[in-house]
Amino acid sequence: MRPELSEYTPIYSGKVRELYEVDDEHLLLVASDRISAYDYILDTPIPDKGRVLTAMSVFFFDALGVPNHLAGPADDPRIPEPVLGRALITRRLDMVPVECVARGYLTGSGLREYRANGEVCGVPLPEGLVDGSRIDPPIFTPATKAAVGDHDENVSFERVAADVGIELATRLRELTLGVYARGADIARERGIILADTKFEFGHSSDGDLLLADEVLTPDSSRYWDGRLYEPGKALPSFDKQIVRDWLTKESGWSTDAGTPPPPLPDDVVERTRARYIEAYERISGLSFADWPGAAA
Ligand SMILES: C[C@H](c1ccccc1)n1cc(-c2ncnc(N)c2C#N)cn1
Repeated sequence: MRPELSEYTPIYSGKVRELYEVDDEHLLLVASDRISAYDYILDTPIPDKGRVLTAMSVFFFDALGVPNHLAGPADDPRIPEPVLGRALITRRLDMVPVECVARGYLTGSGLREYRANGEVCGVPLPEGLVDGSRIDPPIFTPATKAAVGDHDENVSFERVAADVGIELATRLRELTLGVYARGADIARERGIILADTKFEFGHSSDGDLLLADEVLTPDSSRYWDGRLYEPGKALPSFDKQIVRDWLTKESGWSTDAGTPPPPLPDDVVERTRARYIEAYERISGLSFADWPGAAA
């Protein structure tokens, strides 16, 4: 008999995820079916998005072989029925207050910084780069965690070292770049580009530094279709472009409307659901049909 979710104490509610306390040593990390676009949480959920992204995290935690915060399997008996398949039992860590970002391609906030001063997080880059240019070797571009609703602030390695010490900052950079490289290799072998990603780390009660949070999901990373890749062309997000295109090209809404986006039509929802499942099945080589929990 699985426990009720109400037996656990909610301790954090994010845009698309929640965190609960299971006991002194364990947390329940829950991924919802909510989707965000243009800094809005859309009214329309994407069925099974939470389960797919949870499955991707578990695949990568297993594939990467890096010590991490997972404390049980996807069907752990401590996971309540309503969130089975989109929730994980984790060890409670002392989180390091740094968003550990790795970039193998120049876009987003990194591109804006580069265009302003030729570098990203204090790392100088070659001249002449454009949106989507490869950054080789990939770079560590940390950020400070923003308050809910704000954007994280890109900071330099030196700032991280000042905040957490040079030894831990160096370890965070090594781990971030190493895990990104491994994840990017796995994705590339399946025709998918992992342009950038964000990791979070924390210390266990034994003092071990562990990989935490979600790992290499489309919510914590930019995934592009390798078949469409061309530097200099605005690169569609593998998972969110269907929603973005419908919102900005068909719905009548616009990003400067000052109003929340409209609900999504069924076909956009279903095509987006299919994209998440396609990303998981292509990258993992596994069938989503075998993943725990009830199909939404
Ligand atoms: C922002 C992020 C979050 C993730 C998922 C849902 C809501 C928030 N978060 C993760 C922790 C955290 N704290 C202690 N131990 C841990 N193992 C973790 C993790 N992961 C704190 N915040």
